[in-house]
Amino acid sequence: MENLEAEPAEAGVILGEQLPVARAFTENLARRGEELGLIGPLELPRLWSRHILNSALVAPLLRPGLVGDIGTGAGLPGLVLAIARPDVNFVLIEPMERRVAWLNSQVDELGLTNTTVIRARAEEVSLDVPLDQVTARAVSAFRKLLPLTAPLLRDGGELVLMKGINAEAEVAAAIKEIRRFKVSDIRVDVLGEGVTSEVTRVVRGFVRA
Ligand SMILES: C[S@@+](CC[C@H](N)C(=O)[O-])C[C@H]1O[C@@H](n2cnc3c(N)ncnc32)[C@H](O)[C@@H]1O
Repeated sequence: MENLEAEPAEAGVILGEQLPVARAFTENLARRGEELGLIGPLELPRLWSRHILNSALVAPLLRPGLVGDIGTGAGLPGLVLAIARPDVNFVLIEPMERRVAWLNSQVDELGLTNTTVIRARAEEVSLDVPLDQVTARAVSAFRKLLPLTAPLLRDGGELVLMKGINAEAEVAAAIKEIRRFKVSDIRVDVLGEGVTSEVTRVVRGFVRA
């Protein structure tokens, strides 16, 4: 763990009283993530800033209700958000068995009572109730992500999709899909400016059934 990035000063500002839980998760991921194929060796020196805090920046956009995270992988952003927002219920949807086992082990170990993990591809998952909001990070281009996420939302539910510097271009390339899934009020928000060096972008929009 000597390569693990020191906890940035802004971690407390972003995670508040949930910081000790986030710290435990970060240390678990640093200790076991490479061996389990969850993160590459180059990620340890930037685990806090690029991954944990970057994910946690989305937390203030969530509302009490049911949030689904598609393709959670090592826990990003879904598990970090479940830590940051104990007042919100989460379903983490991930098809890979080893990643699902990791996510379940962390839900147990961290004592998260607001989180369910489902092993499935988003396009095949069957949910008992539709989602109020859906998140995803590094799963696919916005154009391809819309058919995986929009059908899981209730009427009026919200997309909160983490994207890189090309977020606006990805939205522009998805005109057909935006129309098909009746997405309105699309906008790109930049999160973390003035708080952390690793700002993030989210594409937001509401879906009509
Ligand atoms: C590049 S990883 C990103 C993981 C994590 N979201 C992150 O930001 O580090 C993409 C993840 O999406 C999952 N995935 C790929 N296709 C998917 C699908 N159709 N439905 C749900 N998850 C999918 C993969 O198994 C993988 O864990």
